[in-house]
Amino acid sequence: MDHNKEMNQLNSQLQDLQIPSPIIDYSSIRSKTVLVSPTEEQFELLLKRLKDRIADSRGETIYEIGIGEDASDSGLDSEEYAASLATLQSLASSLNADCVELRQRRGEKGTTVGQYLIRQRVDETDFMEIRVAVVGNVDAGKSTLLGVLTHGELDNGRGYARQRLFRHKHEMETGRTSSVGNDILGFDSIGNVVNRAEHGNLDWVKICEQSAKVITFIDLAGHERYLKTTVFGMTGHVPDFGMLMIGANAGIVGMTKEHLGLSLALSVPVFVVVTKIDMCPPNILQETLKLLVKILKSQGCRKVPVMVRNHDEVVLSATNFVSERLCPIFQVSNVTGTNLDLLKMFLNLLTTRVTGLDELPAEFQIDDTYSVPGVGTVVSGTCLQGVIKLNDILMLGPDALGHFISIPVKSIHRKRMNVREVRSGQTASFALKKIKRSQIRKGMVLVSPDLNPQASWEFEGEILVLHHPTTISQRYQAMIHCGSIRQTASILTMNKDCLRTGDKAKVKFRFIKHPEYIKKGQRMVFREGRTKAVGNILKPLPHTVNTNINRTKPKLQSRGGGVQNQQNQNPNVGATASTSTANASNEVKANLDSVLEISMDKRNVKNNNRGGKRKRANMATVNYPEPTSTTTPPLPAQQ
Ligand SMILES: Nc1nc2c(ncn2[C@@H]2O[C@H](COP(=O)(O)OP(=O)(O)OP(=O)(O)O)[C@@H](O)[C@H]2O)c(=O)[nH]1
Repeated sequence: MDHNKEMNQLNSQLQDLQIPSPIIDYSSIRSKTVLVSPTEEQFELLLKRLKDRIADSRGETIYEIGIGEDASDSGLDSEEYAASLATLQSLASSLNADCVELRQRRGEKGTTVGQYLIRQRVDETDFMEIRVAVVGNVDAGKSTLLGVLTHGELDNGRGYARQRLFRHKHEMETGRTSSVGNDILGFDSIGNVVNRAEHGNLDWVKICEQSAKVITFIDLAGHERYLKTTVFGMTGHVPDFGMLMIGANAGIVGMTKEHLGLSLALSVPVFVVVTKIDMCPPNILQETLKLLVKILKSQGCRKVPVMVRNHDEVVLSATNFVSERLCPIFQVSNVTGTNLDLLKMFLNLLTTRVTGLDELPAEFQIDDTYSVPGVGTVVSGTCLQGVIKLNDILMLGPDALGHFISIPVKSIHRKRMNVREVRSGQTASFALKKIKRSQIRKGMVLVSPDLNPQASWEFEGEILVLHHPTTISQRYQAMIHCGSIRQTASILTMNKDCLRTGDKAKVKFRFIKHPEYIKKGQRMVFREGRTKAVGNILKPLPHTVNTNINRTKPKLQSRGGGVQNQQNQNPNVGATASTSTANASNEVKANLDSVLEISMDKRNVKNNNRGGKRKRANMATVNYPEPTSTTTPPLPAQQ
């Protein structure tokens, strides 16, 4: 056995024993020419590093040829470049990955450097998952763009493409999006779109089977009337990124700033898509772009806007988009198709922001419940941490008394596809046995018993008031959006007498209906009508009386139970939520400040009476519903 194999074996034995493996010395593979003709030892090291990089970003990485440690001395001549590319391809195929050129550019003295996407081929039941929340004002073209991207057919400018996406009858009638809708766009391991509509319909299972990466668009409502739904989508569906849509003609109007502010408050990196450039006079388009850049650069936003006009700029912006500061801007037409290829390429290169949480005990947030004929009760949501496998026993709760019950996971669907497990950052639906749908509500969680889950009636939070017409004082009540939790809470105490627009304060809240499973560091939005505050949970408050975990008899709150009087609640239930999640408070503050400035801008949105009550989609014929949303935990720090 050669030296390398021995080392590898030793390292894997150490890993089995959970002893950290020795630090690997990569100094021999740092030169820009290492790929030209690597020794066997160098090849093994290159392979190890590439494998780690792919694992770190959940299945893919971008590799640069012709750049060594000394960045000032970059570029290879044509022979060296060809040899390096051959080595890279051989490394990729050893890892069952594809190697696709993204761009090449000239280095010093006619030399070349290049960037390649190395993406692992996955089996049929696996795929990377990226969630993109689609926001923007009414008529910005959100549903149309999603129709065009996912069905591969251009729009006619009169609502043709969006027809496929509307799920509820009244949306068909009014042409407004009122519910949170999901649409998927699959890319294979070489970056081709796999969506193929048959008779206008998409087969999700087929898309997922053929995809190495699936982008899930969370299509959120544009109208102010549906702001509650939009906030729920942004907090509850745990989006990796936000796509802010702006109609070139209309410009930055209505809810555009509100939605941008929401993304900032929740630390969701945003890219902008300006639509309808086919019908916009050049001077109006320039005005829209100028104002957009000004807002993005403003003290409130502190973003770095980047116009994306060609493939090189796509690669540059996608590879740097991990930083929340960068804000790529695309100018597209859904009618002529201009620049849609750039947008698709960008979407193909987005990588998940949730990594490294698979090792933690499982935590799954429920964002919707369904009753599926022949299957029973189904819950959908997002796995925030850990891995959940078929037949795992999880704790479901909290019920009205703060109790959790143990329940087995009988089957798992990802994007309507039967799978055996779901990992952190992925959405899924679970079939649950021996429980009625009415016993489960949005905002509940399914967590590993190792977490010993506790519910809280009260918590301390830090908030920044973005807008309030007068003053907020004790006993003020408003809706808390925190992940998939959506419940009215009242202010018990605060460290100021009263709060006005722009004030920041530490506040003690109490939920009015039932205790919730919350964690330190979670982002939240506190709103009532036009009153808005954003902030984060500082401390779920412990209770003095024990929280019995009822492991046998489900006693969960009835869905039909109306709002109970606060005094009637048992306050002695609930306790400190478990471990905190990483969330830099400075970053929160910076974002709160930025939102303040944006959202204080006066909006001019007319409220109309169109639309109606949201109706539940008829699930009778579907296998499993696709998850809509989940609790918004603080998004993990950028990698
Ligand atoms: N000419 C032109 N028309 C477009 C383009 N994109 C969308 N439209 C049209 O603009 C109208 C509004 O588009 P929608 O997709 O419904 O807008 P939306 O943002 O989803 O609106 P809400 O669902 O109400 O939030 C439709 O009639 C589309 O056909 C475009 O790029 N060019």
